[in-house]
Amino acid sequence: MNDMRVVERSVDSNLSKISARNVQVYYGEAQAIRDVNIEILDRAVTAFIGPSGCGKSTFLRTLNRMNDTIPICRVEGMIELDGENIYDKRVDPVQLRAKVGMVFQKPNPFPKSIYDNVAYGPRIHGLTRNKADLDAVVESSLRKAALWNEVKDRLHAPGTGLSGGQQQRLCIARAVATSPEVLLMDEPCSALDPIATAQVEELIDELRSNFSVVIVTHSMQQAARVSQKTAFFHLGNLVEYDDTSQIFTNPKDPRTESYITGRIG
Ligand SMILES: Nc1ncnc2c1ncn2[C@@H]1O[C@H](COP(=O)(O)OP(=O)(O)OP(=O)(O)O)[C@@H](O)[C@H]1O
Repeated sequence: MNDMRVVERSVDSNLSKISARNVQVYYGEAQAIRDVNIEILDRAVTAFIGPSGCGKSTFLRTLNRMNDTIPICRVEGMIELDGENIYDKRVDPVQLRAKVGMVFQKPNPFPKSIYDNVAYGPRIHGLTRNKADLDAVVESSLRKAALWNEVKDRLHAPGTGLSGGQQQRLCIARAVATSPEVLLMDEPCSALDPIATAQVEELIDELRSNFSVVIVTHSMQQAARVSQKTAFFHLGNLVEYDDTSQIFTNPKDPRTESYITGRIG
């Protein structure tokens, strides 16, 4: 396939982490997601790809109820995390988002110190007992985000003073500090230069040993590099979902093939 580099990596587990069934999403009268069914695996990276406006971000936001924050948005169907319906009235969306963390397109550190950015989640969720505990969580989260060595001597400097790539890794550290089980990433590298992108991609590959990672990307090269599973969306439909190597070398649906060969998009 052209110059597409498909990195063969095995899927470590076939355990489903998130199960979505017959999911429809509407913005007012307009339907943005049509009858999506998908099993998202634990300890694997799943990429959502597809042309602009096909519903990738909309569907991603259903997985931690970020769409609750959009008043005209309505979700139907069933989404389960480890068998539990995340739209059940008894589920607190704030607790849910500690379990299903999110990293956005543009790095968005809080206007606080590096330390306080990472400590924020554990503090509001009461996850640590004392300062030593919190220090340990901040350090381990920054290490998981491959940022510790660069910031360990300036933990009390503002997070907004870091470079773009460092800020994005700080946001990843902030997301992993609450020990989430799933990490949702909406085009996490689109504001980064190639070096910072490579660092974040390497990090995503490491994160999958502990988390289920779902990444929305416009870059098919990125999907091929970092994911084991790929879902192709088109006009609100999940057209094809398979092993990444299969999607990029031998897609079953002609719409998938047209997209990956550059004919649509
Ligand atoms: N807050 C919103 N209010 C109304 N319509 C929206 C909203 N967000 C998205 N949409 C619509 O839903 C559809 C899917 O958009 P979405 O952003 O999910 O697509 P996408 O595949 O992530 O696109 P892109 O790759 O351009 O980010 C589009 O028609 C879009 O206009």
